[in-house]
Amino acid sequence: MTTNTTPTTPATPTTPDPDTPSTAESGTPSTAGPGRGGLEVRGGLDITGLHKALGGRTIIDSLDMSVQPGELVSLLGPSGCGKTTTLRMIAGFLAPDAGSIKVGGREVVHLGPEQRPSAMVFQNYALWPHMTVAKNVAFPLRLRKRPRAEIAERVDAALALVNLLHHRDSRPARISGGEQQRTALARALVQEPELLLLDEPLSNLDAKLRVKVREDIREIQQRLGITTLIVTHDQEEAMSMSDRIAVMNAGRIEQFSTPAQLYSTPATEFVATFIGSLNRLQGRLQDGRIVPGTGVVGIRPEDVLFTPDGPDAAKHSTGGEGIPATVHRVVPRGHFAEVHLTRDDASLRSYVTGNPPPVGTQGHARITKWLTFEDGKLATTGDGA
Ligand SMILES: Nc1ncnc2c1ncn2[C@@H]1O[C@H](COP(=O)(O)OP(=O)(O)OP(=O)(O)O)[C@@H](O)[C@H]1O
Repeated sequence: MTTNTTPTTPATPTTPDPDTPSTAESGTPSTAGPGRGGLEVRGGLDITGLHKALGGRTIIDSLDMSVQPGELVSLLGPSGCGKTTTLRMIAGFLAPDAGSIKVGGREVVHLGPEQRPSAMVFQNYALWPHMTVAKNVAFPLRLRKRPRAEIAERVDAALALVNLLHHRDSRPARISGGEQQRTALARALVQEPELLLLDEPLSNLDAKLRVKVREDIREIQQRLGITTLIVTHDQEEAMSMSDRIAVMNAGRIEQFSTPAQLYSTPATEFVATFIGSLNRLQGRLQDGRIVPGTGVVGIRPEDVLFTPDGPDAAKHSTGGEGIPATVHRVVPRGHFAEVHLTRDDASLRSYVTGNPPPVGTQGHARITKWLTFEDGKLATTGDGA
């Protein structure tokens, strides 16, 4: 664990420069000497009773959360739910009104960002345009007045980690968005933090690069065993990278579980609709049909099996009679198609692999698995087996 040697230098550079970023990385000066081969698993993060009001409104409401050492957790939720506010409080850029934040068992809530054993990667990377990649990465160590030889060694180790040694002398404007992202990551990792904080780290990258960079981040995070918290509003990103996901809604955590649990057993209707796709039907399920009722039935599109009527029906039959429905629309989605089925004014989406039935096909939809909700909370799960 890192012992804090509090820097006297400010976290933000004092040189006046209109082009310089307004934010600065935070982090704790490491007591580790030069030549340290990498990071070992450090302490976890424990948040209790975190509360914050802004502009007279409660933004974060009694938030409790624990991240285990070496775990990667995503804070996932819609725009404005309080993800960034939470992350900024953990990093030390914003003071909570109440609550405790412990990193590696040590209370940090009264410490400034530069005194905390955490490092943050900002959404816009906040790189210095007039500095080379290596100088950007060296910056937090120079602020802490680490010896020159140690800085050189640690910068090269961090750049090697993110595969950027060949760009050490390039300026940010000359490298790609993905490489800028990796520079920002190296600048955080060079501080050898106990806790790595990333704010929407992939949002400035195009779709293809996102997939590559998220795999890179996950690989590095697992190799180093570094406790990591990522803020994102992208459920696919959170599902693919995280050990666990904290789904936030209006300043509270609705559910904190593994990606698989969130998908199969969402605690609330909000989580069920936010994670993955869901057919949401008012009423209740009776003998494979939706009948009027007070609750809500939620069905994943892959759990709706459509069988066209006609002479081939027996061949395609999925068993049971199901709900009569007509193919209204077919949306190709690569290796499967999203088939929109209608019956009267109700609609259901079904995922079909192989050749989808053409628009206008009449048949029956059978529901193989479902969730029911009462007052927004999960009431039952069921399957037609
Ligand atoms: N300084 C402030 N004064 C008043 N309200 C604020 C302030 N900063 C943030 N808020 C409000 O707090 C709420 C949460 O903001 P926050 O940035 O944490 O959301 P978020 O979940 O990160 O959203 P996004 O995904 O859009 O970044 C928003 O409604 C925002 O308008």
